[in-house]
Amino acid sequence: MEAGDIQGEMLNKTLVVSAPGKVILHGEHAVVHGKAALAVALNLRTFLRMSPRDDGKIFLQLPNIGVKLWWDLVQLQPLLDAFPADRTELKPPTPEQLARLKEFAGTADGPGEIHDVATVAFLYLYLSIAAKSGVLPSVELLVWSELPTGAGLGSSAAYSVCLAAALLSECSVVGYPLGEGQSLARWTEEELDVINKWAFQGEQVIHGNPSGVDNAVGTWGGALRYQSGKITPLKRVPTLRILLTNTKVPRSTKALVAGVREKLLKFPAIMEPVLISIDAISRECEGVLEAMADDSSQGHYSVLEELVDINQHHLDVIGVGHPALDRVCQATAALGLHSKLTGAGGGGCAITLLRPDTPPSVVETAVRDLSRCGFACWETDIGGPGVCAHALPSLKADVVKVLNGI
Ligand SMILES: Nc1ncnc2c1ncn2[C@@H]1O[C@H](COP(=O)(O)OP(=O)(O)O)[C@@H](O)[C@H]1O
Ligand SMILES: C[C@@](O)(CCOP(=O)(O)O)CC(=O)O
Ligand SMILES: [Mg+2]
Repeated sequence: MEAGDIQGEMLNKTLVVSAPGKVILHGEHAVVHGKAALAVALNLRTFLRMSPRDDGKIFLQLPNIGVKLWWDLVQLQPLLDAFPADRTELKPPTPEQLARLKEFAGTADGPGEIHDVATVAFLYLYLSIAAKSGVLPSVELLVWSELPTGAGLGSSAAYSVCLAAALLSECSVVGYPLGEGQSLARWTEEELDVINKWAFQGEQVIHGNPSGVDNAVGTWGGALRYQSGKITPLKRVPTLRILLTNTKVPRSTKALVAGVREKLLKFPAIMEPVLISIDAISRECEGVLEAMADDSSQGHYSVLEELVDINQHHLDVIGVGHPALDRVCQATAALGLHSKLTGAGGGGCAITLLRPDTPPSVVETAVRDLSRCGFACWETDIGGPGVCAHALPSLKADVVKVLNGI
C-alpha cells in the first residue's frame, strides 16, 4: 500500500462521536433513592475522536482537564486479570479493580482528583470492553467538551457515553454506524441500550453511586422521565425557555450524593418525606408539561414556577444548596423569575424558567445582574439528540480544530 492509501485507510477508520449534556428539571438526588426525575438533553455536547494506531500504543488526550497520557498495550495486558472475560452481566466496579487502576495510573496517593477519576474511568471501560470482546485495540482518543466539567450539566455522563460508544464500536460489540457519504448517524435501539449500560459503568467509576439518569439522557437525548432504571421518553414537551447560570463554584457530585445519603441515614423520618415530595413535584411537572402541549395558557407557567420554588427549598433541606445558588434565586426573583439548582448542587449551575413572553429586556437585566455576581449566564436550547456518530468535516469548524489537535 502507498503512504497516501495508508493515510486514507486510517482516516476512514477514524470514529467521531458526540453526546449531549443534560438539565435536570426536577428530581436530582431523589432519583438516586428510587424516585422519579425529569431531564432534558442540552445543546452543549462532548466530542470524542478515536483513530486506530499500528504501534501497540494507546494515547489519551483530555484537553478540558489537561490530561495527555500514553501506554504500551503490553503494560495494560497484565491488568486484564482483574477483568474476567466471562461476565454475563455488567457488575459495578469493585474497590479492588479501582485500586489497581489508580495504582497503575500512578495516582493512588497523588493530587489531581479530576485527572485520576477521568483516567481511571477510561481505563476501566477500555479494559472491561477489551476483556469482554477479546480485542485490545491500539488507538488514540481525544475527548473534548463544550460543557463545563463538574457544574451539574452531566459532563461525566457525556464523557462516559462517548467512551462507551467509541470503544464498543472499535471492539465490534456494537456496529460502526456511519455509512459511506453520511455526515451523521445513530446506533440501533438495541445498540443504544448496550452503550447506555456501559456508560453507566463509567458513571459508577466517577460518581460512586449514580442513578443512571444522566447517561440515559446522554444516550437517548430528548426529554425523559427516569426512575429506577426505567426510561420513559416524554413525547409532548412544549418548547421551554431556560436561562442557565453557572455559579462557577466547584463541587463534586460524588461528595454531594454521599452527603445526602448520610442525612437520609441520620434522619430517615425527616428526609424520606422530602424525597417523596420531590417525587411528587416531578410527577406534577410532567402532568403540567403534557397539558401544555394542548393548551398554552399562562396558568400552566405559574404552576411550573411554584414547583421550581418548592423544589429549590427541598434541595436546601437535603443539604445541597449554596450561597451562590441563593444569590441566583434572589437576583432572578427580583425580576419576577423563578430558579432552582440543577444537577448535584453545592455550587455548579442553576436553571431559571422563562415564559414565552418574558421580555428580552428582563432577560438582559437578569444576565447583567448575574454576570456582575461573577456568574456565567446564557439562554439555552434543550431537547437535542443523544449519542451520534459524525463525519469529522461535517462538524462546526471550532470543534474540528480541537479534535484535530490544532
Ligand atoms: N471532557 C472531559 N474530559 C475529561 N474528564 C471529564 C470530561 N467531562 C467530565 N469529565 C469527568 O467528569 C468529572 C465531573 O463529573 P461530575 O462531578 O459528575 O460533574 P458533572 O457531571 O455535573 O459535570 C470530571 O471531574 C472528570 O473526571
Ligand atoms: C445528583 C444527581 O441526581 C445528578 C448529578 O448530576 P451532575 O453530575 O451534577 O451533572 C446524581 C445522579 O442522579 O446520579
Ligand atoms: Mg456527573
